[in-house]
Amino acid sequence: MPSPESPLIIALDYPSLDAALCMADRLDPRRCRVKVGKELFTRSGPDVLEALHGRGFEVFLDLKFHDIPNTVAGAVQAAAEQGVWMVNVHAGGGRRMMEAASECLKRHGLHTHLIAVTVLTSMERVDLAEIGLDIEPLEQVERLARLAQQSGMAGVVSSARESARVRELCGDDFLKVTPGIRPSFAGVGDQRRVLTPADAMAAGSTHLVIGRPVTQADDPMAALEAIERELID
Ligand SMILES: O=c1ccn([C@@H]2O[C@H](COP(=O)(O)O)[C@@H](O)[C@H]2O)c(=O)[nH]1
Repeated sequence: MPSPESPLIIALDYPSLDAALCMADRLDPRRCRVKVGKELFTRSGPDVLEALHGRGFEVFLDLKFHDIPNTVAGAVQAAAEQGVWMVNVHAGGGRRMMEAASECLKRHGLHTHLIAVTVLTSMERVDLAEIGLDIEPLEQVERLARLAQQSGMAGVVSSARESARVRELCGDDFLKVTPGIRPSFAGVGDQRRVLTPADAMAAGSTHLVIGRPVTQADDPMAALEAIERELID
């Protein structure tokens, strides 16, 4: 199956394999990718990857590895050997951790996209201050995006509000994977740095991660189609 041209990645944040596959069976792997995160993977393990690959989906395994370099390199290798399209680490784990993960993939000839999380989209300035960073999220995203690129990452996770600046700093080819996407019809919930799908693309995001606005909608397919229409208009 060819890679979808769509930038959409649907977050399958469900508490069971059955619930996740029920949603996946309503999606079209030619029109979007899917994301498996901590809740689903902790419950279902690698079976979910096999099931989604069997249905033709490219999968972003969003486990945000953050540990010592040797441990993260091994985890990233394990993910890539299971055929995932994308996997991520926390840029906060530092240069040596990211380099170890990137070099491990290269050494084993694995071509999974390896990206790094900068500042979670649920965080704003006040949250950073509480962990000792008295700066705007944008400043920390800039710092970590530069470090991630120097350390061999193919891109970063940030909010779409920072995509234009990340593009200026790191170039067009550097992936800008942005959760915190909120179409006008969806509630913000626990997210803080949000943007609409169209504004995110205009800002330079390369991929849009969308969960609850689709998965918790009364009619998920209608919500997805509304987002697709917004991106075409
Ligand atoms: O900074 C980040 C990193 C990851 N996420 C993940 O993306 C989805 C967003 O889901 P919504 O329901 O659209 O809010 C979710 O799986 C998060 O774990 C993020 O939101 N922010």
